[in-house]
Amino acid sequence: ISLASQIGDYQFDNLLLNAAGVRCASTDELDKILDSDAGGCVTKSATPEPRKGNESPRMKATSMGCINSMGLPNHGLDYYLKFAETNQGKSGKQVVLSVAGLSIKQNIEMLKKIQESSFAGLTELNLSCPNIAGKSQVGYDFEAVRDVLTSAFSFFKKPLGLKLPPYFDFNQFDGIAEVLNDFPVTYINSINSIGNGLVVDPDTESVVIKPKGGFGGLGGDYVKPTALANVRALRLRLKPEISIIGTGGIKSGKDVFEHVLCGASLVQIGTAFGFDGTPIFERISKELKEIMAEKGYHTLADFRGKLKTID
Ligand SMILES: O=C(O)c1[nH]c(=O)[nH]c(=O)c1Cl
Repeated sequence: ISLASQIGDYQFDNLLLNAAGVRCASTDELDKILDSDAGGCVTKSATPEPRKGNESPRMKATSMGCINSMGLPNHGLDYYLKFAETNQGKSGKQVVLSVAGLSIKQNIEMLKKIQESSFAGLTELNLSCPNIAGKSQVGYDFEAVRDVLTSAFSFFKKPLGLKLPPYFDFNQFDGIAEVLNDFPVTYINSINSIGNGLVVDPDTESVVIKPKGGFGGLGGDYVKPTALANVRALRLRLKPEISIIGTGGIKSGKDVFEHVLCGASLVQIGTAFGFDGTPIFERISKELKEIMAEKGYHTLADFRGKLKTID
């Protein structure tokens, strides 16, 4: 039984990755992921310069997942670019370099630096951070997405993936797919956290995080049905050359199986990886192989995208 999967020219011996932002801001954390059963690692979304991020408390775990308003704390692009150049492809592991500029200009500036660098792996352009005060997720502005992709592909010749926010309406699925199908995007990653949720503590009668009056991105059990819907809807709409990474609500082999059934080629684990740490990659790999064995599947391609509907 194989958990191997391919995105563009990149072979992953295991389809499991961490989600950008979770236990991946330092090289020590990134090394731990590479030393685990994960097929590779994803760096914390980088901005051009180091950032402290939002004030704490800025993340809270709950019985159903978590809420966060980290505000893009990171060591800056150079730090992650150096790690990525050094570690990409080592012992068959892929390093995905995530970038999240605070403007189209910053995104282009970072992509130019990556294009000129010796990094030969996958770049993930994050168009979906919900936690910068005064800024909406770029992924909700289809013309802005078209603009940034038009500029990017005028010079960026390395493989590019996009981290998208969750969409909630068929017109939105159609709208974003229409834009994406016009560009040589290597993959899309759905979903980022469900933005601007609110967790209330009835005992203290208060919100639980400080930034933005307590509003923050939701992850974990809260988001799985939305994540599966986005993976499925975009698989049905995007040209086959664009692969899909499924992210959202994964904490077991069963959850991974469901994402692959909806069309995912790789999956990323955020909230649950935050709780469990790197042992989660071994546990989930084992659980998924057990499910595949029970069903008589040998590879992910045996069931990828084969979700049945009720006719
Ligand atoms: O607040 C964050 O750092 C953050 N938090 C998220 O839930 N998704 C993102 O893409 C980012 Cl960039």
